[in-house]
Amino acid sequence: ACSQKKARNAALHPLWQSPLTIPGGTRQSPINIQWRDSVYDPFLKPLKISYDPTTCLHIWNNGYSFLVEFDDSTDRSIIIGGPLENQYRLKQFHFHWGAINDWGSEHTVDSKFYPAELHLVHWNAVEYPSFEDAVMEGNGLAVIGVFLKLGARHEGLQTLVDALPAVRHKDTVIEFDVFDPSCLIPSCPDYWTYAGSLTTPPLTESVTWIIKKKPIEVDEDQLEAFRMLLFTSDGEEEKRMVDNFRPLQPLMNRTVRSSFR
Ligand SMILES: Cc1ccn(O)c(=O)c1
Ligand SMILES: [Zn+2]
Repeated sequence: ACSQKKARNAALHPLWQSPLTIPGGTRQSPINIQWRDSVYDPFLKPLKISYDPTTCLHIWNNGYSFLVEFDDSTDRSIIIGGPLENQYRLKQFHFHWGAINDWGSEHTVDSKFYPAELHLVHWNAVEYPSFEDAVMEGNGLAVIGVFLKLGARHEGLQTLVDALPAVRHKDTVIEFDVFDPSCLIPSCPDYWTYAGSLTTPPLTESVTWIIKKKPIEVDEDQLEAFRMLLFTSDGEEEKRMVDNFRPLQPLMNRTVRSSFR
């Protein structure tokens, strides 16, 4: 069995070879969201999102996903309200996806995977001097998760998809200087929220997750565009960037709250 685990482990992207869990972790992500076990919290506020499209900087293939990064030196792109005590600044967004449409998301709903999941990463610039500091604090980060499902072509996403061939290899960057990521967030206000962690190293337990109930629709060509990216650098043997999601983690002593009945 242990040799099987070693073999399975070797098949994982280097990022996910052991240790898959961190010792002593009590609030790890992602998790399965069991709809019927989530608890409606009438005190949860609506989430307020205000992004300035000109804070968009570039797209970067970091060898695990592609990040769209923002100028986070001021409070021009922020979220506030929802489960949050204060406002959080947008730093970057990225996606997780599968090799095929049957899986790819990090979170699941009633054990159902979506083909992909968007993460908009924000940090608490009210209490901490930098993103790197906030990553180490229990209330340091707030990540909005949006599920992607197969359906109609998403026009807002297409401008991003058109730029992906330029960042096919790890450590390539392309300027991307006007984009409003709120076009990727469903207008339905409903969300679940729980206390969790980063899903890539350092896996720190610093994330207030805000998972939108409604998915956005993208079409097959747009998902295929994600799958033609590479984990590998130019000149290395090509490895397609697919299945870049972390396995589900135990809920342990946590309750998922919903903003809706
Ligand atoms: C900060 C960070 C890093 C990786 N991932 O997947 C996240 O969702 C957030
Ligand atoms: Zn993520």
